[in-house]
Amino acid sequence: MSLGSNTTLQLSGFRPGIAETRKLSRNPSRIWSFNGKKKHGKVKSESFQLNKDFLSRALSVDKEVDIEGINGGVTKERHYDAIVIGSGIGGLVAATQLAVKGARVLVLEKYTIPGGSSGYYQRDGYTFDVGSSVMFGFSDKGNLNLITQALAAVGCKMEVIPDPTTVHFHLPNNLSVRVHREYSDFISELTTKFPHEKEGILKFYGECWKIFSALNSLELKSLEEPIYLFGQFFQKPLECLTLAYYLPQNAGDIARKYIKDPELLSFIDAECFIVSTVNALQTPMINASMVLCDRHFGGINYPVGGVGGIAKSLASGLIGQGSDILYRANVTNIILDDGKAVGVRLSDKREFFAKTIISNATRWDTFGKLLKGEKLPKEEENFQKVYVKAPSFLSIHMGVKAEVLVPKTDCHHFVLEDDWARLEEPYGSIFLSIPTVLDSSLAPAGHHILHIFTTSSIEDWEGLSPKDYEAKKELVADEIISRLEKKLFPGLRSSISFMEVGSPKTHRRYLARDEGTYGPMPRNIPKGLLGMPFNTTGIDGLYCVGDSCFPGQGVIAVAFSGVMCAHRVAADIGLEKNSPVLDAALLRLLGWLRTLA
Ligand SMILES: NC(=O)c1ccc[n+]([C@@H]2O[C@H](COP(=O)([O-])OP(=O)(O)OC[C@H]3O[C@@H](n4cnc5c(N)ncnc54)[C@H](O)[C@@H]3O)[C@@H](O)[C@H]2O)c1
Ligand SMILES: CC(C)=CCC/C(C)=C/C=C/C(C)=C/C=C/C(C)=C/C=C/C=C(C)/C=C/C=C(C)/C=C/C=C(\C)CCC=C(C)C
Repeated sequence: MSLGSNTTLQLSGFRPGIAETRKLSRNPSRIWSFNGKKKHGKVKSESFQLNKDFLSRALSVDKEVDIEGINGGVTKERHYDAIVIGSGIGGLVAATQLAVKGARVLVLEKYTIPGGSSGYYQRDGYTFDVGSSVMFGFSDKGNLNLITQALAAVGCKMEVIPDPTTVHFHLPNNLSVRVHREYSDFISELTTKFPHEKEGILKFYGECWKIFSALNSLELKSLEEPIYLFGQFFQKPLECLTLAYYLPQNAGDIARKYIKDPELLSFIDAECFIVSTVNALQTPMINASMVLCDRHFGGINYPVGGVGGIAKSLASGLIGQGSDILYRANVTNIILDDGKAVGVRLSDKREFFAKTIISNATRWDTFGKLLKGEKLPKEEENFQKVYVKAPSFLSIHMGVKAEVLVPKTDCHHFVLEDDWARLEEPYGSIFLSIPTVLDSSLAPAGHHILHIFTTSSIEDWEGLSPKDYEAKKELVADEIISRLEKKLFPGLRSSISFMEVGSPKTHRRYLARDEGTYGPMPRNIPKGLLGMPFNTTGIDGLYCVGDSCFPGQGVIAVAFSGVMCAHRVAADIGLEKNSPVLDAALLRLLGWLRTLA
């Protein structure tokens, strides 16, 4: 069995190849709502239920679109302002932000539902998050709540449940640290464990807050758009200079300025590893500050009904704005005309054309697969010199009897039992989310969901016969269950009522990510975020969005990449102010800065 195989979603009315226009259901939803959206010039005020029917609605395209062409397999030219390849959170945020600026967008998604790694699937009464389940940027405070803002832009708001503990660390030498929602509670717990380092702890996390406050004071848009960037420098010079100063720095170096205790430094490595899959010395300080502070500022909030609701809401909001999303649309080629990206071809040979093409596939997939045969642009060569594909994951989605958890069990755990040196090794550490601690509706009564994952590389899983592959999944899962039984949940094995194991091959297959990679990670010690490419590419008309763009992995990070991408594209197609002269100068400067990384 594997994650995502034979999906149990009942796609009522989902019949690719058959065009149908359905009436929107008028039942207001408890969780998702959508109000007063402009659809092709006419303002409609409507609330509709976002249920399984929305998938069929996604295919029931507007009259103005050539339905035959979209659903009937007829190849015809048509023009959108932008085509977005992939409906991960990065792609959906770029698409919706563009749509609300007045652009006509077409999202093409290979799978049957939106969300990519932030999607969901259902089995035996359980609703599982495919991947991400720790939601940063999902509060109602400040400027950095990008998930909340992305939803609000298309008239959606989700009910969320505050998580009192971001993560409970279970570390070598029985070091147990809970990251409480309240910053003072977290600091007091950490300083109780390391009293001799109280001053260093306050200084390190204090420096993170300085960066977070600078970030939180800015209006976030494309750092590749000079009118905005210079405007921010003019309005908030200190904050922008603070960010420019930290842009090339890493968290581990700053931690070492204040902290000497090797165990505490290892703890900070673990803090960084869970969000960057590398240690603190390789984690950009801006990214570390973002997550180490947002968890206390806005707090971690879990969406009622599961993470999949975010993508579903964005996809629906997109349609409400008069744009389109097409599922089971596997893009195999980006079409170039005289070196400019002008369209895409699908595996079923349909072609779509637009003024701009935005790829939410990873940069490795975009340049290695969708542009096969083209010479790799210099910028991409540089990117691949500085970054490699992070390993993938072995993931276990499990349903268990509720009694196996002690009362007040935290939602997220990170387990590294005996040896700090194993932190970054495959299968070395275990991530565990129990979203039913926050939202019991995700599992049948009397049960919990355990989503367990650990890093694993695709090489480990290649060349096996189907029988050996299944046996290996069972063996690795069995070992992880034994470790969790020993460390956290005695009796876990006998409490299991449902289990599915996904390997890196599963991630590659269902998320369409090269080698199932979790995202880019620096090959060596990076210069902070300096080497990370933004959204423009060496190919005219082609943009990238998602976790292989600045600022990297993470749902909130890809949401920011979507906001930046939409702004840059909108400027390029005349929906936002632009200055071609300043553009050329800034893009050259940024390109040069990246070569310093
Ligand atoms: N276990 C986890 O928690 C986990 C695992 C992986 C990634 N993540 C996180 O997920 C986020 C990634 O978000 P993202 O927006 O970059 O992308 P994504 O990988 O979530 O989504 C990309 C989408 O593009 C689609 N796609 C790719 N190639 C396509 C093609 N050729 N044609 C049509 N569709 C195609 C995929 O099916 C997928 O739906 C990051 O936050 C990352 O850190 C989390
Ligand atoms: C341009 C130049 C040169 C200069 C200029 C200066 C300036 C102005 C600058 C600015 C900058 C900015 C704005 C920046 C921004 C940034 C950001 C927003 C960032 C963000 C980030 C984020 C992140 C990284 C996130 C992440 C997260 C993650 C990854 C998560 C994950 C999670 C998980 C995995 C889970 C865990 C679990 C358990 C434990 C169970």
